[in-house]
Amino acid sequence: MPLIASRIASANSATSDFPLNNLPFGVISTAGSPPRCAVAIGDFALDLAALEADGRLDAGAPVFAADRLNPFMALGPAAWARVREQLTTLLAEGAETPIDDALVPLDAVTHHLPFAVSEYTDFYASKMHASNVGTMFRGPENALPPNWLHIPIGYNGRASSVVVSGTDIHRPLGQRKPPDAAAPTFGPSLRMDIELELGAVVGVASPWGAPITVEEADAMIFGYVLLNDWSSRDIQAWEYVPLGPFQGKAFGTTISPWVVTRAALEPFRAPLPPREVPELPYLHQAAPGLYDIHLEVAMEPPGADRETIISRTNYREMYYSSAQQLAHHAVGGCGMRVGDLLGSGTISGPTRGEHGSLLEISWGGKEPFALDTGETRSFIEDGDRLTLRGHCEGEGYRIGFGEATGRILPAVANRWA
Ligand SMILES: O=C(O)/C=C/C(=O)CC(=O)CC(=O)O
Ligand SMILES: [Ca+2]
Ligand SMILES: [Mg+2]
Repeated sequence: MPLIASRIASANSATSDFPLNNLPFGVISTAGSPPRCAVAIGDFALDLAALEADGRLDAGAPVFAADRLNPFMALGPAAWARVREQLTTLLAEGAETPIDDALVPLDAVTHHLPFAVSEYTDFYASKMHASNVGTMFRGPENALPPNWLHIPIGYNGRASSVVVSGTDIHRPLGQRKPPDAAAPTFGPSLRMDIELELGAVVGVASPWGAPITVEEADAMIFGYVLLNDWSSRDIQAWEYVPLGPFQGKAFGTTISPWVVTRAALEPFRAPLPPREVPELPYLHQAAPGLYDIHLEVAMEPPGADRETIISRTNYREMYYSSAQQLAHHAVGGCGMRVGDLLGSGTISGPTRGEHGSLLEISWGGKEPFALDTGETRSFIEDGDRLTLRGHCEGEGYRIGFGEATGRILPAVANRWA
């Protein structure tokens, strides 16, 4: 599909994240006015509440003056399609309905969490990442757990600590115990890490007690965001047996401000890799379950005038799709809600420059990597900024995700020191 030309000139640039083909939804505010729903177009945010107020946009019910996308998502796929169609018409090249009053330059907006996160679940679906972490945590003979090729492994995370891009995060306090220490100690995490992930946003609820098929699950997904599942590797390594990550991943998860819709991603669907063992029927997905999304991670130390790209990979690297994960999530009767967020799991490609965590890039801290400033890193130091970016490459346009960025601040005071 080619670029759809827009009346907004900046949206027609081949390097804009937000051409008319994209139309990602978010929540913005400007000086003196409250948060409301918007779409990104070129270098602007288009204020949907302003358009809705006088009937230039109609979702079927008034939803866009809200400070979150949940009411709009809850209207369901027919309303999503109808709004996408209306916006495509309003923003097309040559369209004449006045919209200038609703356009705000992106550099003048404050981003808010785009939706109220009902619950947050995180998966473990890159074979390369799982093998690398397994090797480091449990030894090469246990690289991949015996269930990994059969179950999309996940754990229940914390919705309360999901924050929007640009929010700085304090290094967590917690327990850690190096293998050779006699007893655990308490203090700021010493092995702070990122996880490069894609977050699927559920826009249609499924009732408690009712399993769903993979096809039904796919249709329930409203869109996707970039997701950084900040991780404290020393806290995680000590706490995770036998119930999995807890405090090591509960202090902050950053998502990008714009939800890129499933509709915008449709031309970029990519096949799942061949199954390595027979798959149970409830997990089978006939349609291409992944997307061809180029991803990168940038690191910028404090006081530096430039960032270093420390990893480049692609969402095609995954073994399980979000639809398979969602179907697995619900199969025992777990109800899913509008605003549920599903982390894909860390996305790692085969080589060191394609890994989605510092744990892998520095191989457990044993092989520090260099930044363009001349400094080296194994894990994150205070003041470092980490930024995730992603886009699909179309013919003369891209479907961009914007970025998910955050800085790690020093830990809060340790009142037990
Ligand atoms: O193998 C383990 O013990 C834990 C691995 C993780 O870091 C969990 C996680 O967040 C999975 C992921 O993002 O892929
Ligand atoms: Ca994770
Ligand atoms: Mg987290």
